[in-house]
Amino acid sequence: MLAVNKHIEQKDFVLSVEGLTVSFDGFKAVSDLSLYVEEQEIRVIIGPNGAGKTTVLDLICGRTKATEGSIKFKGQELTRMNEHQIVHAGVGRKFQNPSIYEDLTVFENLELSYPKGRGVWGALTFRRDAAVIDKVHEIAEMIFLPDKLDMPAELLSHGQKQWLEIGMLLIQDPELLMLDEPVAGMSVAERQQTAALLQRITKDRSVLVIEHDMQFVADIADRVTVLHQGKVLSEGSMERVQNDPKVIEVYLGH
Ligand SMILES: Nc1ncnc2c1ncn2[C@@H]1O[C@H](COP(=O)(O)OP(=O)(O)OP(=O)(O)O)[C@@H](O)[C@H]1O
Repeated sequence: MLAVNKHIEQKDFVLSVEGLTVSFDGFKAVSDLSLYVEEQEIRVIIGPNGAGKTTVLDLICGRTKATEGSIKFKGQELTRMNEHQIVHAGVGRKFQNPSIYEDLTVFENLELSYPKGRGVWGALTFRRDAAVIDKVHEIAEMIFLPDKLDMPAELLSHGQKQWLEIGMLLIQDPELLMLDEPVAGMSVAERQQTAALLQRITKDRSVLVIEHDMQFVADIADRVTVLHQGKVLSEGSMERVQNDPKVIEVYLGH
């Protein structure tokens, strides 16, 4: 039994959530939730409004403290760590609205997010060495902005701002990247590009996404977890959850 657990936690799953519960004044927004994410997996969490999707991401990144349960990331217990320690452990989180520096260029936004740029001396004295410049160019290419490096971020389209923020997380090389509705407000073409982007970045990491756009979910998800009232209602391939009568009743049928 012990050997099986060890195998599950250390080899197969980058993230193991077990019995996770959070109560807000007695209301359980997340209730005895278990969730296992594999290396290189794109997992999408779907479910009706108020199902607890954002709260799950808040719990994983340490923004909200769990009432009960465990969140293991590469064997480390995240429920005992603060937000900063969780980022340092390799968990990146993108919120729904982009939080980029509007008056800085794309280059500067990426450069500021490079981990070495936040050392003891702070970003201002940070030297632009060749490794940083190379990395910024590599990420800019990946997020479809190689020609926009000198452009102030405020002039980017909404979709390009979302990509920039993903780039600002990627430059920190997280092993788990969590995205809350990354394609909201994007054009169809931008959605397709974002799907390609996510597929490419999972060569080195796992991605946990909250999304309502079912076409996008179908394009990217290895597996889908359906939440309802803080619990897992259904889980599996897109095809499986799409045809699950319980899911049709509470979510997809509406
Ligand atoms: N800090 C909080 N205090 C009290 N209640 C909260 C808090 N955070 C979330 N909730 C409640 O928990 C429930 C789950 O909210 P959550 O935002 O996680 O749902 P969601 O599935 O992400 O919904 P949506 O699709 O609308 O974003 C909601 O009823 C919400 O009002």
